[in-house]
Formats: sequence, structure tokens, C-alpha cells
Amino acid sequence: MPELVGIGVSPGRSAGPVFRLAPPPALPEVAPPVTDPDAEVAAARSALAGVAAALRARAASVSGAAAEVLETQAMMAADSTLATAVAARVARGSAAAWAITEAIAEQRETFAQLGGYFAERAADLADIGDRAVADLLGEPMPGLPSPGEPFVLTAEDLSPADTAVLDPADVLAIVTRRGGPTSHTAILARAMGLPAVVGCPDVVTLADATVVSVDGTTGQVTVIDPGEAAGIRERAAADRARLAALTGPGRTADGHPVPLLLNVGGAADLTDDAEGVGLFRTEFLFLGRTSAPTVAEQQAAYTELFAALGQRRVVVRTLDAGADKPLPYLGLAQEENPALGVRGLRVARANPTVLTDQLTAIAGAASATDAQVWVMAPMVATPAEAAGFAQAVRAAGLAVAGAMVEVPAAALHARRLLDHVDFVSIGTNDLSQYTLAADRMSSDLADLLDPWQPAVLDLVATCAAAGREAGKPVGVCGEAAGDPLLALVFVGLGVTSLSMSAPSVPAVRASLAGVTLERCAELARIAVDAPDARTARQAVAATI
Ligand SMILES: C=C(OP(=O)(O)O)C(=O)O
Ligand SMILES: [Mg+2]
Repeated sequence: MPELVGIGVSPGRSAGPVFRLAPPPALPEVAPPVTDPDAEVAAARSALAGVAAALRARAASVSGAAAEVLETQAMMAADSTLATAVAARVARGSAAAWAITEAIAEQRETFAQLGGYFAERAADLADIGDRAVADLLGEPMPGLPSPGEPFVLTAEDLSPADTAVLDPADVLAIVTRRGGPTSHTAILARAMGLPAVVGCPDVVTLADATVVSVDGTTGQVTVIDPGEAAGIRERAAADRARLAALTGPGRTADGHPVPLLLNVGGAADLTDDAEGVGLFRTEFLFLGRTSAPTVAEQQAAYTELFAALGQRRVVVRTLDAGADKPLPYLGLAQEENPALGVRGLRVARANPTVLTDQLTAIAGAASATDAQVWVMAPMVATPAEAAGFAQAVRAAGLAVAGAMVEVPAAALHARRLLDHVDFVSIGTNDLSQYTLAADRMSSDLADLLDPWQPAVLDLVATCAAAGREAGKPVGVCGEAAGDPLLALVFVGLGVTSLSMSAPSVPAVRASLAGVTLERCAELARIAVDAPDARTARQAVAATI
């Protein structure tokens, strides 16, 4: 059976007929002359305002990451720079729909050149243009197909607006031609628990109604006999039910506890049975606005999450701005190579009050609630940075300070970091990017970005050994912690907790429950000794 390969970004299996996302509207070949420029500008403005309002309404009907993403897109649609660019195009003789198309194309070009986070936002801009043009031409809104049966959604790429309104009852899985492991499609599919494969170039060759199976772990999309689909879905549902039936704290078959924590952006991402939060990404509060949130605003947001956790642990990551999360109001200079620039804890060098205000707000929320509040800094590179951060945390009246290990230097000197901080948490997304020198946004370099790379595993082992020696916790909070096989390797290397998005927890819990700690150590040796990532994964999978 023909097999297509992409990047598996949201685990799980499903099968069914593929249907493509409705294409964007096509402009008629001949543009009409502009007789009333004011009317054209008014029509364009009204179309863009309509798009912004519709996006805001959708944002209000969803929560968590989906709402944040849609609100940011609504702000882009309502942006005055876009409106001004459209008016300029009308003044040069373009009718409303053409003026919007041209202005958006120009802005997309600029975004693509800026790279990173901005390049990923180019798809959001295109979607805004398509929706406004469809409105102006009186054509149907581009968007989800409705074939009348559950389907595998295929697309060039998905906009946040499309992904946010997906109904998991209709959509079995998602396969896109473009996109990388950190694209919106990936993040939102994981949050919804839908299997997803991105960066799958050949998906465009599949005609509507072709029946495929999708494996969101391995990235395989296989054309199958239509009669096989129901069986695959049933087996996947039985697997899910078996996993969901297993509850309780994470532990190996011989009872070694491994807390399974959640990666969250806010209280909406919590689940009742979570053992705690291992990564609270606070930057959602800072994104998509024109000035930093006040201490009171931050304290209210942190209190909401901490209170929802009762006495459970929450590891708060201080602001991780810069690179893929730019905040214009911080006044950071434009950089040639922002991933290697002023990001994470480094932002506090020129903006110390951003950090001290945040620590004040976290301390206020901690004292108003019963949660065990740990605080960690992103992008720590040196022991001196770890020491400075720990001092600031303690000065704010907070008891537990940690450092994320995302930079190879920090991993190599984890022992020295742990002289100053109470724990470390390994961010495998960035640690893979910096160890292999491969941009985490790139779907072309997905093989290098693989956290199974033995070099990355060696660095994890170095951190775990340092933690054992110091008697301090060493967690993993990158997406790799949610891989049920790699989780065993991490535990075998000596990692003490795993933090992941909520839908990944059941499979990791079940995987841990099936092996002893000694077995995890054997699997770790197999993975570390493998010549490359693919062999490591296959060797561990074959042994289990
Ligand atoms: C958890 C991480 O942080 P983020 O993905 O937010 O950069 C990481 O880098 O692994
Ligand atoms: Mg990171």
C-alpha cells in the first residue's frame, strides 16, 4: 500500500477518508476599474473588520491555547498598518479585494523574511486575506469540508481559525503538507488529542475520499483498503479506553514514582487527575498586547491557576520572550540570529524589572494559595546566571528556584548549576535545537531535531547524574517527555519527573506501569549506545 511520510506531531492512530480544506477564493482574472476609491476603502475596511469580529467571536467560544491564537489573529486583521496599506493600494487603482490581496502579500513577504515566529504567522495573514476576499466577492468562506462522515482532514497548512473550530467528533486526524513540530496545527492538535502529521509533502497527491491510516507518532500516512478503516479505528479506541482506565500517579511496575506533570498555558489546560504542573508557560499573558501586564494582572492570572491546583506542585517558568516569542514593547533590538540572541532569562539583563515584577506577582499568588510553587528560568547558560536567578527568586520570598536546561553548556555544567538552584528541568525542544544546531521551526531538519539523538540523550544523562549526586530533582518538560518510549529512556537515565501536554499522559502512564526501573536503565543504555536517533528508537521499540 502506498505510504507517505511526514512528521508525527500529535500521537495516536486513526483511519478514514481524506478530505481537503476548502480552497481560498480565486480573484477574477480581470480586475474591475475603481470609480469610487472611498467606497472601495470602506468596503475593504468593513471586510477586514468583519474578519476580526468573526475571529474574536470564535476566540470567545473556545479556551486555552486556541483562544490565545485566535485573539492574536483577530488583532492582526484589525491592525491599522494593514488598513493603511490597503488604502494605499486602492489609491493606486486596485479594487478592494485586489488591494487586500496585494497588501497581505507584501506583509507576508516581510514576515517570511523575518523568519521564526513571524514566518509561522505568515499563514495566519494569508487566512485573513482569504476570508476578507471571500466576503468581498460573495464567495463561501474558505474552511473545513463537511462530507457528512468522519474524515481525515488534509490541507496545505491549517490556520488557527480552522484548527480552533475543528470538532473532534467529525475529524479523525490531521495531515498537512507544510508546518513543523511547533506549528499551530501541531500545538492545537495535541491539545485536542487528535493524531496529526505535518510536513508531509505528498499529501497533496491524495484525492478526496481516498482512505488512509494516520499514525501521529511515527508520521506514517498509509493508503489502505476502505474495509480496514473501521478495524483500525476500533483498535485505536480500545487502546485509548485501556489507557484511560489506568489512573493514579506515574510509577514503574516495581513502584518507582515518576510524577507525570502537565505543560500548561493557563488554568484551562488543567485536568483533574494531573499530579501537578511541570511547566507553566507564562508568556501567553505577555503576548499580543502593547505593554507588559501589571503585577496585579499577573498575580490574578497566577492565582487562578495556583488555586485550581490545590496543594499540587506548579513549576512556573518566568517569561520566555525573544526569538519565536517577540514582545515589541520590551524594546529588544532586531537580531540577525534571534534564537541565539537575547531570549529567555537574557531579556532580564536590559529589563530587570520585567523579571522582578513577575517574581513579585508569583510570590503574591503563592502566598494567597496552597500550591507548592517552584520557579524556573528559561535559557540559562551558565552557573552565574543560575545563581543570579536563584538569588532574585529568594529575594522575592519564594522558596524553590530552578533552571531550565535548554543550552548544551547548561547540561554539561549541570553539576555547577545545581550548586545554586534546587532543581533543573530539561527543555528538550530547545536542547535538541541547540545541540544539533537545527532550527526547531524547520520541517526540513526534523531528523536532526529528533530528541532521540544520542547526543541529546548523553546531555540528559549528564544532568540526571548531576541531580543524583546533588540529591536534587531533574525533570524533563520538553515535548519529548510525552513520547511513551522515550519517557522510559529518560527515567532509565535518572530523570525524576516528566511534564507533557495532557493528552500525552495516559500513554506515558501505561508505558511506565509496564516496566521496572531496572528495565528502564537497560533501555536507556540501548538508546545511548545507538549510532543514530532512528536506530535508537527502533532498538528500544524492538526490546520492549
Ligand atoms: C519546554 C521548552 O520550552 P519551549 O518549548 O516553550 O521553548 C523546551 O524548549 O523544551
Ligand atoms: Mg524552550
